[in-house]
Amino acid sequence: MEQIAYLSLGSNIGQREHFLSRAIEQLEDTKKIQVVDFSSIYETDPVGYKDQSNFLNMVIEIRTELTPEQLLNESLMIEKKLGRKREIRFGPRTIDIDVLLYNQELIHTDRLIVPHPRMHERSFVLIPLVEINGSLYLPNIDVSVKKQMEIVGAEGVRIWRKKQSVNVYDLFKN
Ligand SMILES: Nc1ncnc2c1ncn2[C@@H]1O[C@H](COP(=O)(O)OP(=O)(O)OP(=O)(O)O)[C@@H](O)[C@H]1O
Ligand SMILES: Nc1nc2c(c(=O)[nH]1)N=C(CO)CN2
Repeated sequence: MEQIAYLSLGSNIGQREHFLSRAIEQLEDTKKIQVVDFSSIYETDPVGYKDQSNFLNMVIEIRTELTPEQLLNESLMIEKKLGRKREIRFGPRTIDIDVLLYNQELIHTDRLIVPHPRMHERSFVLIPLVEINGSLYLPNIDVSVKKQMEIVGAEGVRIWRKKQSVNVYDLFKN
């Protein structure tokens, strides 16, 4: 059966847009994943570990027949393919793919927590997520993403490339 999930993408090393578009391509090439919607791209100040370059962040909506754990595995594999090295926690990365939401499920295993446990504190996640679907609900904290975005605010998040077409790859054209 098809499920709906939301993924956050982030990059702050090298050709940041290239890594976002490659990650989307790789996700679309994965059997049982279809990208069905996406946000604009935002440039965002680093959160957590501050001594690093600005990020580009965006959120995508997918339909998938993968289980949450399989989706995490695919995401980790794509991160690896795109040269992600795990060095500093919250530190620089070519590409980071986080599972934000999987339907309205609450998941808590050794390897996977969904909704993502820090997403509700992060403007760089909430703003693009609201752009796709403001009526989404965060079942872990009992609030809509729109309400939560209003609480957290928009500091450090600036539009970089505005979504202007239904083709995700148009975002990456000059
Ligand atoms: N919802 C989730 N999405 C992605 N990874 C998760 C999630 N919940 C738990 N994890 C685990 O977190 C591990 C480390 O993830 P990662 O290195 O991307 O963290 P990070 O990007 O530095 O920090 P953050 O998770 O705050 O973005 C992953 O290997 C995965 O097992
Ligand atoms: N602006 C921004 N800051 C971050 C990001 C990110 O994607 N964007 N990811 C992190 C991962 O732990 C830590 N800090």
